[in-house]
Amino acid sequence: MPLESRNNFFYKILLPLLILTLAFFLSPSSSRLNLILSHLTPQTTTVKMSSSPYAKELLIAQLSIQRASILTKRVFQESSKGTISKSDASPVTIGDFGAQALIISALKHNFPSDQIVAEEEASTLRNDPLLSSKIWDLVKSTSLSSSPEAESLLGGQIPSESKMLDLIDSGNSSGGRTGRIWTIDPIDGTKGFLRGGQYAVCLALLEDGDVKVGAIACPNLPVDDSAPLTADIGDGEGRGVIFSAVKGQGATSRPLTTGDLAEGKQISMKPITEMSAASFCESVEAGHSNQSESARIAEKLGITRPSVRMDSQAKYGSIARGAGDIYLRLPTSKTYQEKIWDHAGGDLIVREAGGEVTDTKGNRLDFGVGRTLASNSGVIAAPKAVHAQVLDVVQEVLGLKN
Ligand SMILES: Nc1ncnc2c1ncn2[C@@H]1O[C@H](COP(=O)(O)OS(=O)(=O)O)[C@@H](OP(=O)(O)O)[C@H]1O
Ligand SMILES: [Mg+2]
Ligand SMILES: [Mg+2]
Ligand SMILES: [Mg+2]
Repeated sequence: MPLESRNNFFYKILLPLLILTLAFFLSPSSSRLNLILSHLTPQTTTVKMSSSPYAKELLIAQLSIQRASILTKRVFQESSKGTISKSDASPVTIGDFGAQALIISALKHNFPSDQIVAEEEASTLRNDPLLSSKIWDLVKSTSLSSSPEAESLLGGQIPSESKMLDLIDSGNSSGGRTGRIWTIDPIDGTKGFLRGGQYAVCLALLEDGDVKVGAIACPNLPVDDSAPLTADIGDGEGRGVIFSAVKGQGATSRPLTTGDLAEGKQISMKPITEMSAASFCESVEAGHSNQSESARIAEKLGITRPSVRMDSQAKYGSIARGAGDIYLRLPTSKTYQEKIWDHAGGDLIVREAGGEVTDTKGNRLDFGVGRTLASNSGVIAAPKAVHAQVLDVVQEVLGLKN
């Protein structure tokens, strides 16, 4: 070997190898492991888990709603969404069933003894093999392709179509005030989803009736927290956000990505300095919230802008990040009971962002009485500093003052 090549071999290959080997054996065992992992499996450094309380629950919640949102976005691109009408005449699609199967699968893998209260159930699918197999195809082929580590954290693939149906049905807990209960709305605002408007994939963890973790993916909301509150629709560039919160740890937003989870940013509600400039949001469906009463309330408060009507818990996320200010949901009937999966995540996210959430009687939402908010009536969410003022006007307009 010529002298120049021999020198090259020594300085460029042998010497660095010697130094690395020495450093390896002199380092403490934990950093030695990190060194091995960082070289052999760079993906393992991509899923970060803090040591704060509920860190694992939060991570699994975020990853599972991310994966479920990828499925719903795929369904939205398809011409046939397999929409059927439920017994209450509300729509459900293959996206709702598929997203619920994926989320429950991840929860069962990580927290096998927790209970689950989820919106959908599989009885219709058991009588409709064609629809069931459509959902199975979708579920099988949806994964976080660029992050195998996340996929394995979520428990990987569901083994069979019949297991998928069983998973969908295992969201049938009756809820209650004891123990750990996850609540899932696989697509909140299904009507919004179908029309290309706002919808949300929602998950929350209750412990003894108290919301500890909330995570909401809104595939069609702008990523930009400071984008104005509008009811515009679409799922193009710059859209898709995950809101999340852990009790006592604040609320965050992050872009909804297809690979690794993006970094989160702390969010907070906007202080209202002038009520006349406040913006409020409510349901699109007039049957879900009394819109003529909310218009009278807004007028009495001096709010001059028309309400922004958007579907789903995107309303909670939007006010939590200060894009909007107030969310009003006023009962349209004495008999309808709000469902816990329509509110649990949003309730925590708004409160952790500096807001207050009560019903029209001024009581906190009680998630410990079963699958519904049976002891509540309507929802008023607003920044803490003005909540009492808003509640006062709501009660005046609804005739709830004695
Ligand atoms: N009568 C009545 N009153 C109040 N709420 C009702 C009612 N009927 C249904 N629902 C629930 O409303 C959920 C969607 O409502 P949103 O306000 O989020 O969106 S919408 O603008 O009304 O579509 C919707 O959630 P999804 O079914 O997950 O879409 C329902 O759980
Ligand atoms: Mg529904
Ligand atoms: Mg819902
Ligand atoms: Mg739903």
